[in-house]
Amino acid sequence: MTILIKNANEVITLKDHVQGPRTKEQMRDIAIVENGSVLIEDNRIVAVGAFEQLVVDFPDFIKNAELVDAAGKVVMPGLVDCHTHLVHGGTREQEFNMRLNGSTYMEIMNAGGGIHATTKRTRETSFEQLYKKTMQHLDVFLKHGVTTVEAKSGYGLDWETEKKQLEVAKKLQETHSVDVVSTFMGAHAVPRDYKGHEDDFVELVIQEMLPKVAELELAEFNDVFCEKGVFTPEQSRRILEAGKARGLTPKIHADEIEPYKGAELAAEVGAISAEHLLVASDEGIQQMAEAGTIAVLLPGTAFFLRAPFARGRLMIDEGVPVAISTDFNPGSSPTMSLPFIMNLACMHMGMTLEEVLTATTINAAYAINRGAQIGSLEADKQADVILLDVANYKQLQYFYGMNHTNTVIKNGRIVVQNGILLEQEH
Ligand SMILES: N=CN[C@@H](CCC(=O)O)C(=O)O
Ligand SMILES: [Zn+2]
Repeated sequence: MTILIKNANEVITLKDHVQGPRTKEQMRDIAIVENGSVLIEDNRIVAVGAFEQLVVDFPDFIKNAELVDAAGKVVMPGLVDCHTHLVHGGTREQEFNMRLNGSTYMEIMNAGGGIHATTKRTRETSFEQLYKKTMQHLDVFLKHGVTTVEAKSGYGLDWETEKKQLEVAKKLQETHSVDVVSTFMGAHAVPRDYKGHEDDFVELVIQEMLPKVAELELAEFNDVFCEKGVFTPEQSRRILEAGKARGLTPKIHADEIEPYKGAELAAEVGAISAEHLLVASDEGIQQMAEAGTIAVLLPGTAFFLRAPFARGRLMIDEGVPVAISTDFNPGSSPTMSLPFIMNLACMHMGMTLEEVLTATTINAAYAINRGAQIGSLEADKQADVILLDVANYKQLQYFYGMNHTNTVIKNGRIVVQNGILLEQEH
C-alpha cells in the first residue's frame, strides 16, 4: 500500500545529520519542511519533501497513492516512550491518597506497599488478564501518538512471574500495532522474604533468572533499581555485568531519590542509558557526557512524587544526550500521556520546544537501540508517522494538557484516524 501525506503545515523530520543520539545544539535542530509531504510505500518511508519534488522523483508511486490530507496539521515521527513498567497487575490509587496525606514513597514501599504491592497483584493476575489489561494500555498510548514503547519486567521478583510479564510483552509485540521492546528488571526490588540476606536475591537474579532470559530471548536490556535501601551500587554493578556477559545491554534506575553515584556507575559499566537522575551529581553528569550515556529523564515521576526535577537543562548544556519518557507505572507515574510529560520537561526542566521533540523521538529511539529504524522521518526508515491537530509545533506545548493526535500511521498502516482507534487485530 502507498500513502501520500500532503499539505502539512510543518513536517518535523528530525532528519539525522549525525549518527547516534543528539547532544547540545543538535537537539534543537528538528529539520522542518514547510508545506511538506511524506511518501510511504508498505512499511517504509520513501521520501520526505515538497510535493512538487516528489511528483518529479516518484511519479509511479504517487499515481497509486492513497492521499492523506494534512492541511492545517503538523506531521512528525511517531513518539517513542523509552521507559515504562507497562505490564503490571492492579492499580495503587490508595497509596496516592496516602502520599497526599503525608506518607512518603519509600515509607510506603518499606511497609510492604509500593513495588511489593504491585508484585503481589502481578503474581496473582493470570497471563490472559495481564495481556488484556496491557493491550488496553497500549491502545491509550497509540491514541496519544506513541508508536514504540519499552516495557520492563520487575513486578514478579520470582522467575515464574518475571517470565509471565516478559511473555505478555512479547505476545503484544506480535499482536498489537505498537512496537514493544523488552527490558528484564528482575532487580527492581528485594522481595520481602529476602530481607537481611539481599545478596542471595542478587545471586538468584544473576545465576538463575538472567541466563533464562537470555536463552529464551525474552529481553534486550537488563535494568536495576540502584537506590539506598534497594540495590547498592556494588550489587547493581554485578547484576549489570552479568547481563552484559549474556548479551543484555545495561540500563539503570539511578539517583532517583537519594544521590548514590548511579550516574557514575552507568558511565563506568557502559550502560546505554541512565534513568531518572533527579539527584545525579555534577561528576556523574560529567562522566555520562564523556561516556555518551543517554539520560532518560522522567519528569512525570518528579511531578507525581512532588520531588525535585532532574537538571535537564544542565545535562544538555554539559553534552549529555537527553531522552524523556513517561515512566508509566502504577506507583510513581500512572500516566500514558507522553505529550503531558513533554510539557513538564519544558516547564520544569528548562528544556526547549525543539529539545523535547528530539528527546521523545530520535534520542528515545537510540535509548532503546532503535535509532537506525525509527525516531525521524527519512527515506528507508519505518513508516511510523503521526498527524497532529495544531498549526505549528510550538502549539503542541502551548495548548497544554490536551491530546492533539489526529492520525497515527504505524508501519505504513493507518491505525488512528480523527483521534479514533481503528479496529485492531489482537
Ligand atoms: N523507581 C523504581 N521503579 C519505578 C516505580 C515503580 C513503582 O512504584 O511501582 C520507577 O521507575 O519510578
Ligand atoms: Zn522506572
